[in-house]
Amino acid sequence: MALSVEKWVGFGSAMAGFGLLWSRMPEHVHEETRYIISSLAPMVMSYFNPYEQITISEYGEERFQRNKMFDAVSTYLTSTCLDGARKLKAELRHNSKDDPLPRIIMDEDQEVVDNFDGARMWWRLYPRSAKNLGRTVISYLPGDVDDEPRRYRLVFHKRHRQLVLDTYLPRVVDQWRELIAKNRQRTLFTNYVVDGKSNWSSVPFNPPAKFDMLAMDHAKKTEILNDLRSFREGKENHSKVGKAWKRGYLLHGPPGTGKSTMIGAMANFLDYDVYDLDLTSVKDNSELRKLFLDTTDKSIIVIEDIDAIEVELTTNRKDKKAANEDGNNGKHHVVVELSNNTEKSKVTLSGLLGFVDGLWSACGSERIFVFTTNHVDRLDPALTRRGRMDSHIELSYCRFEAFKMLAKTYLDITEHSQFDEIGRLLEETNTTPAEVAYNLMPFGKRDSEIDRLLDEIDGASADVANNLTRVKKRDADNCLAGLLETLKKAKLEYATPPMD
Ligand SMILES: Nc1ncnc2c1ncn2[C@@H]1O[C@H](COP(=O)(O)OP(=O)(O)OP(=O)(O)O)[C@@H](O)[C@H]1O
Ligand SMILES: [Mg+2]
Repeated sequence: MALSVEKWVGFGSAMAGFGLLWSRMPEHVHEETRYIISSLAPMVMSYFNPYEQITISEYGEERFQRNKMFDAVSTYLTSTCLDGARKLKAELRHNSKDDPLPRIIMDEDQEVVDNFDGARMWWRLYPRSAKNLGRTVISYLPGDVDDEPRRYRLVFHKRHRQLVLDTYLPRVVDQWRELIAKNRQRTLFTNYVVDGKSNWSSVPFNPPAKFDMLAMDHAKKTEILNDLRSFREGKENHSKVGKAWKRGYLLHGPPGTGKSTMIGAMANFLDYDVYDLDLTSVKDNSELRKLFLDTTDKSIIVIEDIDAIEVELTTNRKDKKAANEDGNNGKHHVVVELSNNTEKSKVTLSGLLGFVDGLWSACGSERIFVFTTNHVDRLDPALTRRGRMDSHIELSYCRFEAFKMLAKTYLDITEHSQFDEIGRLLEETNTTPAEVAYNLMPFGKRDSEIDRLLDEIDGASADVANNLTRVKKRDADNCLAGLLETLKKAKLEYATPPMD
């Protein structure tokens, strides 16, 4: 049967070709005859060919954005109609620990049949193919510029047209949505370049950080959590005031104060995916837009260490000034150097601003932008002004309150005889939470001892419990002694002026 569908579809194309040829018949065929025959061709074709088809391409008509219907069909076919398929592909997911079985999917050029409500549907996946050879096409697709993307073709009898449009395809989409909701895996995306084009690649993302582990001022933390909560529930508020549903956070502070950790905590709290954008791999503004359009709703788009990029920007502003003096109107303002150092990126500050709050940023919704920096004073005010970066969050050195949170997280203690002295030294030095956290990690010592104790658990469990408490206390004593040592050294360095 599959073969006969192929034949019918082929026959339809042949008839269409025939109609076209006929319409180009030489002059001596009467014009009226030509007209009648070419307009009859589709009717004849439809009379002989009882099948209709729908093509679902991997990318949308504009070739900017992925066609979600393609993903819906992939998921639907994988879960529903692989039984009759002979050519399959196997993939092992990244989180193969949780899901050790390979995922079996339909291979290209494979046809499968789905029976739905008494109707037969023939599906086939066509591979990417070359087309438009000989003319220049600007492509936003990965791969060759002249490629036609992969596509599914659905063939069905024409009497089932309404069933397909009203019931079958909506069901394919519903089933896809249900599966996505059930198997949702948070994802971390990062951009990479292949064949000179930027794309996102992804890995499953389960950041360990949670807000309650984050050592910082309690009131500030509560404020951030409330802000995120009201953003998540703010769909109506945003549309009421005509604002795109997005928010910008600027996280600033010295290295090791928890900026990246906070991004992980935000992703956990909101259950959003994270897009970690490496600007040094983006060729120009149009690639930046393309990357942006490929991001999904409910996501956090991160540009880390934006000051490192801004150093170039500052240089460029100087260049621009010098160029103005040279009379070339400062038109060249390249901001970042591509990581391969062979080519300059042409992403500009205005491109970046358009990405954050220009017209393009209004495409999609529920997106959070996070920029991090160690040097907030070096950033261009245009980038950081309120409205673009709605909230500026400073993460700073570890003081006593933050230390107590870390001691609770790492050592499970809320008090200790050393606390007072540690608190005093933390006020007198600028020690980062990362340094404190490092000192509070008992490392392998505790683990091996605990393993040994657990081996004994069958013998004398009450003793084991006591021993575990003892080990924990010993760890706390050791770790706090180590931290005191570090803080004392830091205080000495802090008090000693640097030598010339
Ligand atoms: N405020 C904090 N609360 C809890 N842990 C922290 C905090 N700050 C840092 N840490 C610990 O220190 C490590 C390094 O922190 P993180 O990478 O978040 O710092 P950062 O501010 O992003 O630094 P950089 O500016 O160098 O990127 C983290 O893995 C975490 O264990
Ligand atoms: Mg960081």
